[in-house]
Amino acid sequence: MDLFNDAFDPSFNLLPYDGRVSYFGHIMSDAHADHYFDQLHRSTAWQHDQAHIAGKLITTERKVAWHGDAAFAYTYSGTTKHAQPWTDTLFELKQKIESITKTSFNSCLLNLYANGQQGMAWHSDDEASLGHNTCIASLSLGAQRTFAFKHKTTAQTITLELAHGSLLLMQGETQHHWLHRLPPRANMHQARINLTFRTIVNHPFP
Ligand SMILES: O=C(O)CCC(=O)C(=O)O
Ligand SMILES: [Fe+2]
Repeated sequence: MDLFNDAFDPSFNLLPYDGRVSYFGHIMSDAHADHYFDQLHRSTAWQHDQAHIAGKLITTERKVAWHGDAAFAYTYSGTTKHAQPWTDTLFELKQKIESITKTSFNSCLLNLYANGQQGMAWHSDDEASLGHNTCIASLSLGAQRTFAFKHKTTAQTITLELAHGSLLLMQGETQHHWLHRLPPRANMHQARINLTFRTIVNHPFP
């Protein structure tokens, strides 16, 4: 029996149409989530992200790291990143999430939001390197934050809270029809770490 997983039904689709999003709730105890947060906070080689927005190269406040099976080159927002190898902690989390979602992943983008002023603007993870109808598993650690989806044509919006140690799965046509974002949160002084496990297709091996 899984003691942490009984409050949410992952077979429930949070999106009313054009995609599939499942919230698994907590997939680990708070003590384990604290341990993973501290470990990743301390030992990740965090760097500010860069993106080309409206023709300008900007540096984001949030910090990122990218790990994967091989030194993938991954391009988004006009900048190219090279994946670092899996660490023991990330590999352990990858295996746990693969067994829960019954899906395999070959890379992980880590985001560190130092406080509630930092977030992520509306976007879809629809780069060609992720292929068609990609599946993305998103693990949240640290501060609880709101997450939102907005349909690209109807503008319908769906929001939910992402708890410490919880898992969200986005699959099917989600990235083609819906945007998502992490809005800023007032009076939030704690940090949050998010891990998105992804599958890069047709990657050139070095
Ligand atoms: O921080 C999050 O929950 C979402 C991050 C995200 O959307 C992304 O990395 O593409
Ligand atoms: Fe995203």
